[in-house]
Amino acid sequence: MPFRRTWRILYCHIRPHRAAIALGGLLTLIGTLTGLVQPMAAKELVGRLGGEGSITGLLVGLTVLVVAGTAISSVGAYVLERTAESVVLVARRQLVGRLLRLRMPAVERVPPGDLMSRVTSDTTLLRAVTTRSMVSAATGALTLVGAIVMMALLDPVLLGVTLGVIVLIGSALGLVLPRISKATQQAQASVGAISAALERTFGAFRTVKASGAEAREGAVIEAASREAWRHGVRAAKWQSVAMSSIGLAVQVSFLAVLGVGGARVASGTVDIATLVAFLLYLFYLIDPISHLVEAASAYQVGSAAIARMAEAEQLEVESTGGEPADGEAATPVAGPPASVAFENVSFRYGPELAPVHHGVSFTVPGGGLTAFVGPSGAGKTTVFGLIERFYEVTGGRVLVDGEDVRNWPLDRLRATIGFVEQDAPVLAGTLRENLVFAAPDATDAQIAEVLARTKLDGLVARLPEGLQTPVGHRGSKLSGGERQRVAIARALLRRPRLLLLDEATSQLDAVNELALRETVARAAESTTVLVVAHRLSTVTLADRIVVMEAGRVRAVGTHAELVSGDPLYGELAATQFLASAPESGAAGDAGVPGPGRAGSGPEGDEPDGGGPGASVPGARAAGGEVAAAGRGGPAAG
Ligand SMILES: Nc1ncnc2c1ncn2[C@@H]1O[C@H](COP(=O)(O)OP(=O)(O)OP(=O)(O)O)[C@@H](O)[C@H]1O
Repeated sequence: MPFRRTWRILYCHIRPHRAAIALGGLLTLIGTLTGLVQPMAAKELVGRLGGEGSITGLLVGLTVLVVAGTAISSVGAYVLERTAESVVLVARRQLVGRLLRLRMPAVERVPPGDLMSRVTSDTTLLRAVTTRSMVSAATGALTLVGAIVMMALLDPVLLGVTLGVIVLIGSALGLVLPRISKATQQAQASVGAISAALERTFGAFRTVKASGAEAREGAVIEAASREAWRHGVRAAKWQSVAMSSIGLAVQVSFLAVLGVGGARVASGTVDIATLVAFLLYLFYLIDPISHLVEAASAYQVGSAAIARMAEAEQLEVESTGGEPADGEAATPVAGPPASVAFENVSFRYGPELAPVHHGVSFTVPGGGLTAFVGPSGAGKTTVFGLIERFYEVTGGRVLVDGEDVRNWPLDRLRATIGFVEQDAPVLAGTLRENLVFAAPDATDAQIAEVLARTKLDGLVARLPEGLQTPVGHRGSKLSGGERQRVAIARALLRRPRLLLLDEATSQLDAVNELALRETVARAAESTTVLVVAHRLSTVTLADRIVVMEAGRVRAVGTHAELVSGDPLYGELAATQFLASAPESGAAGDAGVPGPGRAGSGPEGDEPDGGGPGASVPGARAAGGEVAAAGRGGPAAG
């Protein structure tokens, strides 16, 4: 990253803490300046040693100087370290604030573990560069100038010798410093890779174990760890070269000054006390020069971290749409069921990817249950992603309550919707925490009511700690059916005007299936429910079914209408829907027609009345076929 840009970002981090840094810097400077006087006091002491006068006063003075200098330096160091921690805190806060607003495509591009390491590990590297190294650079430069002035006063010739050696060795440093930055950036990237690999492993720990993949996952993490080690060692190597060059510069200068100075003492040009004081200053130089080099190398490390943080900050965030968000999520407001419409929507997940929706159109009036069905990959879940505005359409419009979702304030749009995703819809924490996740202000009475509606009251009564029982990471202590109902209960507590339910594809036992069916039916009485349906018991409940195939709507109608009127639907009903009765078809792709049939059915159907949905023939004759598929005829909830 260019030097000026790094500086600008650095300055932004430092600006709020200017006063504290100035105070810490001042104390450090005073502490350092007391050190600067010490060689002069030592010279005086050496000069008086052979003489008559008492040296007690001078000794006491020197002691006070040393103690006070040390105390002031420590307070200065504390102030700076404290400020550095604050810089890290603010940087983390800013970065997290931004990451939480990332758009879905950005999160899908960068592994979550890598994002995590930018928040945890990279921000930590800011600590050194923002305060200590800046102050070190400033005090180092000042004391260096001070020491050089003192040395010039003592003997300009010896100073010339010293500077000659230091400049020679110092210029070699210029070659070393950029290598520190490069190695650090690579090491941090490897740390990001370790986090990403860990996240992948522990995120699917059961699968890793069941697949016997521990050793292979371990090898991936080991490879990333070794990379981090390799680059870390390389950075350490260049850092040690940088630091030892200071020692070398001072040692060589010492020998040169001793030689030249010895000759000058012998010739009587300078006295021995002056040479001693000069040599003390020479050693005194080690500190400011080390500080300067440390600061330069910390800057290289910090700039590597800043580059990685800046990368994360450049990922696209969601535009709030409508009016600006105030940072607090909008509180859900109960209201009438919302309507939804897709108008000729086309969509692709990325510019390089194939389109997923090709002109999808349908209308869902407020209230009732609408099921989306179709072969795997038809684009059903994508419909939900577009309604929630996780992704932006590439063409056409998505309307909620007749208003383009892009014109809705994003937080209000999402406060209107309850969303139950297909996989792992339960987070860690207690059951209660999970239930009130989307509605933190929910009362106990509301929770009890929703538990009854989702038939979870029995489960809560059975659990040892009731609502306070921890559910495990991603709800691992609950059954699949319970997990899904907890997720529905959570969504319902939000009192949504629109409920999006992406049904689990897994088979449920009869109890859970019945509970789910009743929950969905009851929800549809008070809100608009859209469900990506995989089970017969759900589609038979639906007021309307949207059949999707290869990114298009091919038919809309009721189960009874479609089962005989749409061949694809007929096949899905017979072979693909999950049903609990033994004679029903098992889940699978068998018999599901391929995308070659795309476009063969009516598109842009109006679901109720006049639209092409009405053209689906063979309406009520379907009941028998449904019964043959294992369930009763269409039920009305
Ligand atoms: N985040 C994503 N990035 C890129 N492509 C995606 C993403 N999500 C889905 N897709 C692709 O978009 C297509 C439609 O996916 P979608 O999840 O909407 O299908 P679906 O009909 O819900 O399928 P299923 O019934 O199997 O859940 C698929 O081909 C899928 O591979």
